[in-house]
Amino acid sequence: MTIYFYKAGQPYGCFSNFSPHPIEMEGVCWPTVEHYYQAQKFVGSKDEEIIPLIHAASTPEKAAALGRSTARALRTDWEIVKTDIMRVAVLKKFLTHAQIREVLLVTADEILIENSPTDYFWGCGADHTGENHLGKILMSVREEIRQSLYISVKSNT
Ligand SMILES: Nc1c(N[C@@H]2O[C@H](COP(=O)(O)O)[C@@H](O)[C@H]2O)[nH]c(=O)[nH]c1=O
Repeated sequence: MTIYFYKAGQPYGCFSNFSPHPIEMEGVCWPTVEHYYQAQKFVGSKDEEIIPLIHAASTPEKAAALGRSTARALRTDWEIVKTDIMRVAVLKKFLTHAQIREVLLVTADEILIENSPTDYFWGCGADHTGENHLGKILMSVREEIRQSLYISVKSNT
């Protein structure tokens, strides 16, 4: 059974980057993965001063709106680095929060799809032809955590 998720308040909402699960990255605590991801767009760009505003945004929606502002200059390597940045942040989220780690592990080998009606990169888009990179990251993070648990159980036996 394929598992679809999208909004944080809907089923499997903990898979959304908008879910209220803080992550600490290089000593800084970010309220959601979305806050962190949106801020990374501006690291090293001439519009870097927006980063504290994104960090302080009261909701992930506000953080995303700031990060999506077309008036600002994104870092030049953004398209190259964005998938790796997202994976590191999503992995951190599931390593930090045991309860949602369980939710992820219990999905076993089910396919996970971000059911975004608009996003054909991170999600599947309205017609389900999108690349679903967020779902792919979640499945790869699930596998990485599973492997590391297997290794730690084995080394204790
Ligand atoms: N979950 C979710 C969204 N999806 C998220 O939006 C992010 C992509 O942002 P960008 O690269 O700026 O287009 C990424 O984290 C993706 O998972 N978008 C929303 O407006 N609302 C939402 O509830």
